Amino acid sequence: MEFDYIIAGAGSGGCALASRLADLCPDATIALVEAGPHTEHNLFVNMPVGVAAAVPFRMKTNYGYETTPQPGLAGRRGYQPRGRGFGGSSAINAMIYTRGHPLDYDEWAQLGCEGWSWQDVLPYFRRAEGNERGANAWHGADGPLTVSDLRFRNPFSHRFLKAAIEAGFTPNDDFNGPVQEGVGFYQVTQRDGRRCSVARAYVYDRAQPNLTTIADAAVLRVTFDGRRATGIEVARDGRIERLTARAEVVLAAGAFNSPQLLMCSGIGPGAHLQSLGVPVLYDAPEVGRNLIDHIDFTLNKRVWSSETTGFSLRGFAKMVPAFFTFMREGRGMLTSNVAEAGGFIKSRPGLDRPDLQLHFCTAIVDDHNRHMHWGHGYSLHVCVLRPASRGTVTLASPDARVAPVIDPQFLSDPRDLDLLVEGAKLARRIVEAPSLASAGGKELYTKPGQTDAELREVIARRADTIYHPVATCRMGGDARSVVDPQLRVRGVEGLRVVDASVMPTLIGGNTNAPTVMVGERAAEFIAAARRAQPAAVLGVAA
Ligand SMILES: Cc1cc2nc3c(=O)[nH]c(=O)nc-3n(C[C@H](O)[C@H](O)[C@H](O)COP(=O)(O)OP(=O)(O)OC[C@H]3O[C@@H](n4cnc5c(N)ncnc54)[C@H](O)[C@@H]3O)c2cc1C
Repeated sequence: MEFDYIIAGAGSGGCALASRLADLCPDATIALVEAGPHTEHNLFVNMPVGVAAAVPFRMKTNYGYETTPQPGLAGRRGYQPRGRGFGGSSAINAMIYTRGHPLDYDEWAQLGCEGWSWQDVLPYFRRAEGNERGANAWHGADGPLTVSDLRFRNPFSHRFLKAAIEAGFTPNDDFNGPVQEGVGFYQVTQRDGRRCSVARAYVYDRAQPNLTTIADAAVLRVTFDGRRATGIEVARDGRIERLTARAEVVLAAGAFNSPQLLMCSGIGPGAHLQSLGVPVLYDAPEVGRNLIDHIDFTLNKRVWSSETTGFSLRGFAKMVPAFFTFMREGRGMLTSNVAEAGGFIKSRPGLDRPDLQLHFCTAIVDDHNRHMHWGHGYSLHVCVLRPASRGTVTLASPDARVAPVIDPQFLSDPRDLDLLVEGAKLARRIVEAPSLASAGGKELYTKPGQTDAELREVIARRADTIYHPVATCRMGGDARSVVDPQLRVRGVEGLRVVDASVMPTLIGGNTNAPTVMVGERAAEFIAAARRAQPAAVLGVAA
């Protein structure tokens, strides 16, 4: 099969890119190739509260990766859920719509990513966004990615918000407006009370004749003629097939699998590739390096009230009518994303932007919900927004179907643990403020009055990712960066990377909207390159 463009991976970056490219180049054919299944009719994807079931287990729609044992986490292996299937991680994520802080993008520009300052990227956030609150200088209302207020707000999320204000934090009704700092309810990527994954936003609800979707096809490697990418090799239905790309191949397989695919294709640290018998096409030492992820600590508290989501007879009794309300009207408690509220806070005054993020979950989320509890409760997460620790992704095997080796080196830089300790203390201030304290209950793994040393110990035993790995195919203006500011892979031709892996640093917020923004921008880069090509090269009749 032959196409003009082949995009490997139908996650947040891949879906946004594929659909926009199909708009911008109506004369081009595009294939969007995905290892996992279609997710259009998957109830656990579409029903927001399904996130609680989609995240904890490895399954058809979740890779459920594990990290190497982490010395900073008392030797534990971290858990890394990643979406598999159309929508990628946006099909299993918590739907929170945030973009990070404007200064994060100005920093990208300072790092050599020309054209990626806040003023450069804001129009693409707005173009992608279909905010139900309407458009203004910060927001778009006509984009495919529907952003809405939650249709259901748990009474405990209201308690959290009141408690946070009692603890001295400022309320904020729009984390993506002029001021990021403060506490409030998150806006979510939902349409009519259902998840608006990036696949729903850009692919399922916008049929485009020049875009072909191919599900259940694992890309094994990029094929080359010399140093020019010519297509991909995929495994599907038990066979290995070749797909040809007349113009370009784009990897959009996410922060773990894009560097993996580059390495399986011979682009990566030379000695590492040789050690696995992969012929080296281009020695690119930073492929798979610079892994950055949000390290997170959770304060879990069990309460007697059954208002939160939990396992109990009263809880189950509420679920049955709630299910019918959801199916009929797209309303009610099953439209909750569980992490309904939170905020961006500073560990000390005088910082130029918040350095900690809070997620308040209306359930006991213990170990990514892998450890389930009978009864009800809530969880207050706090994460370090710009960790200093850096990790790696390397190959376990030259076969891209085998999970890569993920080593985030969490808390290897002591500054991250220091900051998480401060974050845990601020979270405690909120939990002990009257509006939450009056609900009573018992903390599961923490207790009031813990010393810093005790907090360090409990953090090492319990902290883990809050799911935002980036930077493993770092974009930059320098020769060592993996992709240039137009997302072209250095050292070869006809190959780009378009997903969270290209972010040069981790932005201070959740990463879905920024990845969609990357996809929007990439479509313009590729369309501009197409316009600049003579018709003969494109195979188009003059
Ligand atoms: C549990 C969880 C909760 C999250 N919560 C939020 C949130 O509330 N808000 C937010 O903004 N962000 C959230 N995120 C993060 C956000 O969803 C991701 O940053 C974003 O989706 C990453 O997009 P991506 O395109 O880089 O990768 P992905 O969306 O992960 O897409 C990669 C795609 O490539 C496919 N692929 C991989 N390898 C191959 C191969 N060899 N062949 C073919 N296809 C392949 C995968 O199957 C996948 O579909 C969350 C993430 C997770 C996992």
